[in-house]
Amino acid sequence: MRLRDIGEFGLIDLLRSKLNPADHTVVVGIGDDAAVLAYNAGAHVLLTTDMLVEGVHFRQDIIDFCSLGWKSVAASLSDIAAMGGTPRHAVVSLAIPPDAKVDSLERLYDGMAQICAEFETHVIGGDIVKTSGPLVISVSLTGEVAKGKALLRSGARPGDLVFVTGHIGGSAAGLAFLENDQKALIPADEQLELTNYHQRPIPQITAGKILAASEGCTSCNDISDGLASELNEIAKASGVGIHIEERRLPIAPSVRNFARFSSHCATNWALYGGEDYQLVGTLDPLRYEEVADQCHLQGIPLTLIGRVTQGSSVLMETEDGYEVLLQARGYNHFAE
Ligand SMILES: Nc1ncnc2c1ncn2[C@@H]1O[C@H](COP(=O)(O)OP(=O)(O)O)[C@@H](O)[C@H]1O
Ligand SMILES: Cc1ncc(C[n+]2csc(CCOP(=O)(O)OP(=O)(O)O)c2C)c(N)n1
Ligand SMILES: [Mg+2]
Ligand SMILES: [Mg+2]
Ligand SMILES: [Mg+2]
Repeated sequence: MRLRDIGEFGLIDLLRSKLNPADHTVVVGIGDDAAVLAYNAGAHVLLTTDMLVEGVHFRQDIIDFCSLGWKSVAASLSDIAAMGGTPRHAVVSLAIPPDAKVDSLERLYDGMAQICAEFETHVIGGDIVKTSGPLVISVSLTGEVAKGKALLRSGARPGDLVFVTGHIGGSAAGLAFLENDQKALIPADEQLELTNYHQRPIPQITAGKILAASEGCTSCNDISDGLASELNEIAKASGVGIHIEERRLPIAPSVRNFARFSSHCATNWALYGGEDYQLVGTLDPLRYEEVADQCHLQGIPLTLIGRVTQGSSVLMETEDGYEVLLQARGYNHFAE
């Protein structure tokens, strides 16, 4: 089947058939000018959008379409997680080059349906255009959070502890592995782990909800551009400094192993790589134990990497005892 055989509306019907049925809050779903949603009166609605562009965010030789669908939605889910919210509904816009395969777009939507099922989220609309440029995927997502409970970047106070969920540096390691070293002599299970870190990131929705309910989380951000960049965003928004320790960074053994094998620096992947979609934030020290226990009960690692200071600098104590300034360097679309 070719795109020009089914046309824009045929494509919408086909892709729609891949989606899970809408839930009861969708009064009007796909098929009108806008979706109509009946949300709870006591909650705040979150709204976020992120775009993925071929050649910038993905290459077809590095990620399959099903994983790309997963990752496109994961990036937006991660922003809802960073706000402490529950994800609800997505709209997906595609700019499609004429030579794209219908089958590939079906796989893309299979991946979207998989992650939406996992996180009880529903695609309820979107837009499709033809383009002479690269494939573009845009995912906008709503979420809900109890009034006044959204986690912001701006509440960190000197004395708070700095935490990270899960492991970091894995996506950049996975990208390096998939780009250059697919025949690397590392164990098969570690090859799969690196591939998954890059292709199938897991948004930290559960951790975000625990943090939002805790009373003690004073700031939060998700790691899309790299830890150094996200820490600087928190420091700037909160008017504080941050001090972290390199030896505490939660870098997975598979990532350290591959860094050794490929002569890369695992710390650089963690600081500047990005796309880990873990949460970084700050906690009142009195609440840390309770939050860590709740996360661990859900199988979510929570690691303390440093503390909030006065001033405005983000500093890191290196493994060999030096103190270095962490600039807001990381993934930046227009930086050289
Ligand atoms: N084109 C735009 N118009 C308006 N706001 C934007 C635009 N692009 C990004 N933003 C906003 O700027 C902020 C930072 O964007 P971004 O760095 O992409 O956040 P994130 O890393 O969480 O996705 C967000 O609040 C985002 O909504
Ligand atoms: C082919 C390829 N090159 C490079 C990357 C790495 N990369 C691309 S965009 C990006 C940062 C995240 O994307 P962005 O659009 O900045 O997301 P946001 O911060 O808005 O959530 C990274 C690390 C990749 N995934 N694929
Ligand atoms: Mg964004
Ligand atoms: Mg974000
Ligand atoms: Mg970014």
